[in-house]
Amino acid sequence: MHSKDQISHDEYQKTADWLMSQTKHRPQVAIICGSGLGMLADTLKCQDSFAYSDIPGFPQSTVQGHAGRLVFGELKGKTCVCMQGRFHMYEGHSLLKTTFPVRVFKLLGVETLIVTNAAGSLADGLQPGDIMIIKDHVNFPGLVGLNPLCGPNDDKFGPRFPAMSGCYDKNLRCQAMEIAKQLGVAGLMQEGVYAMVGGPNFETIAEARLLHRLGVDAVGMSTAPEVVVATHCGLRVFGLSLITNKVVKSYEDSV
Ligand SMILES: O=P(O)(O)O[C@H]1O[C@H](CO)[C@@H](O)[C@H]1O
Ligand code: HPA
Repeated sequence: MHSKDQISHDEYQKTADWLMSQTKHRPQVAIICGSGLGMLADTLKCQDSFAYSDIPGFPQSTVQGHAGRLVFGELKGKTCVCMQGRFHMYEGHSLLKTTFPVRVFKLLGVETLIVTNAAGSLADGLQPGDIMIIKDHVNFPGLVGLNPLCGPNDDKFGPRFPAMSGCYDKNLRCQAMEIAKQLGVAGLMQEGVYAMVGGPNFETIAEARLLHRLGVDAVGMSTAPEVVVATHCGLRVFGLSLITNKVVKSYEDSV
């Protein structure tokens, strides 16, 4: 990592202070809306919203389906902040920029991060339209050193060597499944393992087969860096993948 890519604690704090000066909301929960899932933010009550381009220090979204707005408001009695649009490594952002909002959320007093994404299914039981509760992830970029925690550690956020073994909170996963049963939608939901690949191209058939053999249930190009940074700074994490497509695993099925 180049030193020019480093972000000081003061820079995160300045963004958090600016936001707190612009809104009275003090969120307990932050939600990152994945591709095509930004309409969740529109359901917040008593909204204050900010274009990313107006927020000091914030990166800019460049991907279709990611509006580029931070929305504060009330959702079912909880004060929330929603990212309508996230940042991806393949857009050319450094991983620290990609995860910049997560540390800002921590400084705003957020305790729980909900990550959502659009993902391709590798598991036979996961169909387009199903929702996967993320049980764990394989951070492929992270495994080869493309990790937002590379570089000097900021001890004010967390330790040098954070554990990731329980990064998707078990209680929240169980609660989600219970609520899905009560709502009669448990048939659309199951737990699984998400893998992040760098993108922006979709997988070759050989890559899809490799992921499947490794035990990956759904694949996408986001989420893992956000979860790593959130876990490092002590946020509780819950994650959902909306399955948008089946990944082609067979040469017979390819076009
Ligand atoms: O992960 P989100 O942001 O939902 O987006 C997913 O959808 C895009 C591909 O269609 C990729 O960016 C992939 O990561
Ligand atoms: N592969 C990678 N990322 C994705 C996919 C996929 O099939 N679908 C949505 N995001």
